[in-house]
Amino acid sequence: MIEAHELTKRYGEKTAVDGISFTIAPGSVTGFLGPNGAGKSTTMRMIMGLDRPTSGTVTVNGRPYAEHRSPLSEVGALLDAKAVHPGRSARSHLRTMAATHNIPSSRVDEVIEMTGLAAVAGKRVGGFSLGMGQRLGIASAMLADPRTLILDEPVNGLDPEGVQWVRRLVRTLADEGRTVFLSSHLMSEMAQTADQLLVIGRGRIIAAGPVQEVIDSVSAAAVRVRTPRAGELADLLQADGVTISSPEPGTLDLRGIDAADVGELACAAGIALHELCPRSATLEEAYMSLTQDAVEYRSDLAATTSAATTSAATTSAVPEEGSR
Ligand SMILES: Nc1ncnc2c1ncn2[C@@H]1O[C@H](COP(=O)(O)OP(=O)(O)OP(=O)(O)O)[C@@H](O)[C@H]1O
Repeated sequence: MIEAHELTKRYGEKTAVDGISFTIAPGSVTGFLGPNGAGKSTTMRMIMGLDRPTSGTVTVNGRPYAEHRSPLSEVGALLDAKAVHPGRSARSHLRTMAATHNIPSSRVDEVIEMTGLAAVAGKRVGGFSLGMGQRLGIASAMLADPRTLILDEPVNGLDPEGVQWVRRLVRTLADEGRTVFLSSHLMSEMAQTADQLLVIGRGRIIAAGPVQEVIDSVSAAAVRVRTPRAGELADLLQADGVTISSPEPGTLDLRGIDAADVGELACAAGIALHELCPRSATLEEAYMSLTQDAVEYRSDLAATTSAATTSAATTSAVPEEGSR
């Protein structure tokens, strides 16, 4: 269990984390989301005692990290997969960690097996791919068999098999009753992996709760209909106060009515439907809508587009001039 109360971190003028309070419960996977610079890594570092809060508190299993007698068996973290001496092998890195924390060396072999590193455990970490480094980071986090796991971007650099493995691993760990707190920028991955979400922006909590509840809180469910008589159906539904958009000819997205009522209405009017499908918003759609005011580092698509348009216009002007 991780509990934060009015947790705040300032770096000079910059408030990275702004008085947030939350509880990350055991037995489930909680996804930590937020735009670049939202304060996720800072929060994770404070949980791990690597950064001191400016004010407020954060505890893991009831105590601040530094006050645990055996912190590694309370909480394991993957915060920076590159923080391993490049000249060491994976096995020697894990053995050193085990020796300094009274962990039997048999556990090193266990986590090497568990993370699929057996074939490369004797190789220098400096030569590891990003994905192998991530696996080693996860092996280190799990070495002391902790009750709580904090994983910052665990699937970063992993191949599809590795991504699936992390998904299964965190599910198993949560099902065993552990607390799993992980961040990722991959929304589709988070939607498949997390049970609960904590979404922050500019250091503040924007949304928290079960994944589907967070999605539903921002975007009402829609119904998609395909029919050759879309115009007539739209006229009928509009009269009923339904919100209608048409992503393409012959297709309507409806809000404010459920699929059964659309079917009944169409049937009564003799309008054939080729598709009638209830459609929940995706986590990505909900996330974009939730964080639109909290994005600090926005890509300027409009500027890129107008530059491209200008350059296309200039290019197309050349042959015209030459042809005169
Ligand atoms: N050591 C530091 N000194 C000064 N400012 C910092 C420091 N660490 C983080 N910040 C600032 O605090 C804010 C939060 O940063 P943080 O790294 O926690 O965000 P994040 O949500 O993890 O972002 P990302 O998704 O890009 O990793 C940012 O504006 C960052 O520039």
